[in-house]
Amino acid sequence: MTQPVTLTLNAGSSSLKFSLYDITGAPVQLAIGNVENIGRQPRLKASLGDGVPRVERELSPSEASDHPSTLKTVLTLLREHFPKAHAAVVGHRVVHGGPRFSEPMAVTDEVMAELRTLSPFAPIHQPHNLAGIEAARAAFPDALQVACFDTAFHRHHPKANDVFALPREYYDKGIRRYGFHGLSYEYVSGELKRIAPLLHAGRVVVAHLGNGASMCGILDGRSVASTMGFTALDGLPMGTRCGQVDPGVIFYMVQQEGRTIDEVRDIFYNKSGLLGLSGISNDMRVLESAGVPEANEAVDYFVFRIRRELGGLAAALGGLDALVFCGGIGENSRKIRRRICDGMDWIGIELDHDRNDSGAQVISTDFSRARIMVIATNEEIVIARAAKRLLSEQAGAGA
Ligand SMILES: Nc1ncnc2c1ncn2[C@@H]1O[C@H](COP(=O)(O)OP(=O)(O)O)[C@@H](O)[C@H]1O
Ligand SMILES: CC(=O)OP(=O)(O)O
Ligand SMILES: [Mg+2]
Repeated sequence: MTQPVTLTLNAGSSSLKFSLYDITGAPVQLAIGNVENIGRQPRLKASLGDGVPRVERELSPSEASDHPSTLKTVLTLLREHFPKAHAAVVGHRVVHGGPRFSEPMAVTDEVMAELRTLSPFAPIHQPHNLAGIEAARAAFPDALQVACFDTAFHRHHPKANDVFALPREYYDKGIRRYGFHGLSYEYVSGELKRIAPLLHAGRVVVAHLGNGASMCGILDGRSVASTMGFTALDGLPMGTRCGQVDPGVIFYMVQQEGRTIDEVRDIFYNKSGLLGLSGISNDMRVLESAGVPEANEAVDYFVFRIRRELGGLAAALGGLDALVFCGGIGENSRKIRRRICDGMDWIGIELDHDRNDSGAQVISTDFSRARIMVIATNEEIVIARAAKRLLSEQAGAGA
């Protein structure tokens, strides 16, 4: 007998996250894993079901030289451990959905063609997302492929946060403030609704601090404002991305330094942020323990921008009822959380240092006016639920 499953794929710039859910009923996670550092020093981490020891090992260059070979390796591993699984649907994280896609979509040739036109606006994500879809179509020709968009959660935010002050024609051409990390915000907001419905109904700032980093102001579960814009470059400094810069810098690099636009793009996406400022690493763990002024400066700037954006987002929401941390840094670095929160009592948050250090979910004091929380994000389950929903809808339509 076969077991109907959803496979989810979340292809990042240098990583491939995957999961497998049994979808006989509500999705139940069977496996979850990640290949980091594809093409350089690839490393696989995976949990492959109850009673199976967690896998954590280096992959050989041939096993993960690029995204297609990594996907092949992952599929072989999953087939070995779940021989009865039948992928009825594959759900994909797609970073850019442009102006049209505001909810998960079944992938057709026409949808793929439109998504390809958005690749220049998410150059370190979208091509990998789409390559994942192509590879999954080839591997599972009978499965439904579903694209879930990082931009969708923000698509109905207020017009004032959707525009740039450019000539009007650019808005019509799709030059808008899309916002990203929407699958993560959807998950965190949903969890908040489950754990603390009154807070969910209020004014919430979620700080998704990972290799990519952004913050979102959410009112009653709906995105009001976010720090990312037309691309996932804007807002906070990130592992290798610059975050907000004066666009005049681009003119300087092109006109004064004679750089090509491709070189400027490479600097902004791959050589800036924590890596660029420190000259050492894009990894917060390395910078926290480096103990040299350049690393400290990079971390100082990261914290400074988050505090500044927290003030801005609280203003956009008209106050603050909860601040929620998620993402690799937000979930794991108590030092960064402490540096963000200390001295922000004026905005209504007071961190409890013992709770922060102990890994508790609520890390504010009992006297803090706004609550501070840590919620481990889970983009995979958001994708799996959407994939299952679309599969059921298609089955219903076909019945
Ligand atoms: N214990 C930790 N302390 C500080 N930073 C951490 C810790 N664990 C993970 N990180 C940071 O989290 C980042 C990855 O976050 P993640 O959300 O997984 O990234 P991605 O954007 O690739 O999904 C790493 O670059 C690392 O800097
Ligand atoms: C949109 C984005 O920045 O994604 P990630 O954090 O996966 O790089
Ligand atoms: Mg991420």
